[in-house]
Amino acid sequence: MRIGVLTAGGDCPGLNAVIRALVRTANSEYDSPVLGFQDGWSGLVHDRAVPLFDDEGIDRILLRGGTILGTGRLNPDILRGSLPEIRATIARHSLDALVAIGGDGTLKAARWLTENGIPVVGVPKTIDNDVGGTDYTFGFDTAVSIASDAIDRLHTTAESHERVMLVEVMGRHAGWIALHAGLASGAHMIVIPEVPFDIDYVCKVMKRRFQMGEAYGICVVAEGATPVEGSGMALREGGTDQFGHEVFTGVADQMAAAIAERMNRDVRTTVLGHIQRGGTPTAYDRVLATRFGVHAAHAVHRGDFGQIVALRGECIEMVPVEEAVAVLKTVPEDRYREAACLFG
Ligand SMILES: Nc1ncnc2c1ncn2[C@@H]1O[C@H](COP(=O)(O)OP(=O)(O)OP(=O)(O)O)[C@@H](O)[C@H]1O
Ligand SMILES: O=P(O)(O)OC[C@H]1O[C@](O)(CO)[C@@H](O)[C@@H]1O
Ligand SMILES: [Mg+2]
Repeated sequence: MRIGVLTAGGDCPGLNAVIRALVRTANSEYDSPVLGFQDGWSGLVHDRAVPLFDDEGIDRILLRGGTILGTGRLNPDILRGSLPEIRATIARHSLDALVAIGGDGTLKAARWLTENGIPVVGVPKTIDNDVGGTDYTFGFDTAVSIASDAIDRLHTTAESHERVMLVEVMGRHAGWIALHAGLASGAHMIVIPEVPFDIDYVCKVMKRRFQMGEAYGICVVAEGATPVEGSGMALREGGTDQFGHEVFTGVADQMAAAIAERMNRDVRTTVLGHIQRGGTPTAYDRVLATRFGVHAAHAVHRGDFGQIVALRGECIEMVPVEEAVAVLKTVPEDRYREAACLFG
């Protein structure tokens, strides 16, 4: 079989581990060549292809962050208007299958291609951990470990200066990184997009710490967090970007100003940003990504199209792409309530 592969959406640690495992398994187990497409879906539309071989170069990318293929976003309407070009690329290279590695957006594109008769196997990636059908996506563990390390370091400086520290982490619609990094690093408050925050309640939690004789407070905030309506705080409008995603205007900074005013205390903000997505994947992510790559190669040869490889408990299983994109996997209320027992 001739297999095409691409990575789309934001990059994340572990993408190269999937590519390596896919190429090695396809070449050694099935004698199937693999062709990579550069910079996400646009590489398929504009036919920017690179052959990938099971050589020393591929072997060494296991630890490398980012993606050797490059990634990117493309307006979904433009992508949907490019079906003839995609079909032409597939025909030109006589591809029998496509492996699409990406988040919920990429997998929606994979579902659309499936509906149009193109044989696709999906591999769920994203630091956001918001893809349905799989227990975890790779990239998430690395992002949580980077964010936790950073928050660990903030404890001492916050304490020395008796400050309130806000740490903004990624997570547009899902607060998984905030929840896990906050729990792992003993944050005193966690704010996620799923549960609109009341700024007065955040201040109350922080004030109570100082009243109890504590010297500082740390609050982890997901970038997509929003204030509860009628709470006396509104966020600046950012509109949407060319890819249809909401543009954020810095929720932690805006919260910091409101907290400083209400508490009359020093408040500082740290925005972790793309640091959470860079560098070497953790061992957990390397293993998960590698298993996904091996199983994607097997799935292609079994003809399991229109499905994604997914982690279910300890096993890698096939799940219909439809199920994976049906609902964004957000933090359930009870998981947030669990964390809230430790606020303050
Ligand atoms: N509904 C859709 N239909 C067709 N294509 C889509 C759709 N949604 C997204 N895509 C395509 O998939 C690309 C990647 O999607 P998106 O930017 O949402 O990232 P993602 O795959 O969810 O990864 P991440 O969230 O980790 O950045 C988009 O730029 C677009 O080209
Ligand atoms: O790299 P970009 O395009 O700025 O995207 C940032 C977004 O990508 C993610 O890292 C992954 O979806 C989000 O957490 C974040 O909002
Ligand atoms: Mg996404």
